[in-house]
Amino acid sequence: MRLHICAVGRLRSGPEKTLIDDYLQRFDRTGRALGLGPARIVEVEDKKNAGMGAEAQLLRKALPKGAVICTLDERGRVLSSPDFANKIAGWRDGGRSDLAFIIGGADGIDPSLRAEADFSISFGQMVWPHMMVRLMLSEQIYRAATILSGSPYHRV
Ligand SMILES: C[S@@+](CC[C@H](N)C(=O)[O-])C[C@H]1O[C@@H](n2cnc3c(N)ncnc32)[C@H](O)[C@@H]1O
Repeated sequence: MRLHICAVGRLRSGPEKTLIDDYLQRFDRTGRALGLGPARIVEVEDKKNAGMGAEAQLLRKALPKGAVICTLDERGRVLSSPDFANKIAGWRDGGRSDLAFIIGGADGIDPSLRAEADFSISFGQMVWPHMMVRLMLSEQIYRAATILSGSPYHRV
């Protein structure tokens, strides 16, 4: 199952980008034997600054057909890392070939797109900057692969 992190805005070089690339590379290596990956970042940019509705349209166009849609949203479900890993494994075992995570822009994700999602994950009630959410999600995706492969990276 391929993973797509679909985000509003461009993340240029910098420490967050270096870490994200590193976690996603590690995920690709660990996930291969598990039928997971590769993971890629898809960035959309609303150059006319027309708001959430326009961003939602760009995000919809970026989604692979038939993908599981999982939004990142502070109003979503808070999961443990093993629960997140099992959620991913469940979608894979259900025969889904693409999983798309959606991260919104400064105003969040348009309610119409939120309503189309299969699932919504929260990283807590605080609002995080979108680049931090990308970074935390990339790490959790890698952690999920290590949990599913039984590697000792995840310890509680
Ligand atoms: C700066 S936030 C926008 C917050 C916006 N006010 C809202 O109501 O959604 C940018 C994006 O980061 C993600 N995000 C921010 N905080 C989050 C959290 N606690 N859990 C999950 N995703 C979060 C969401 O995808 C959000 O659309």
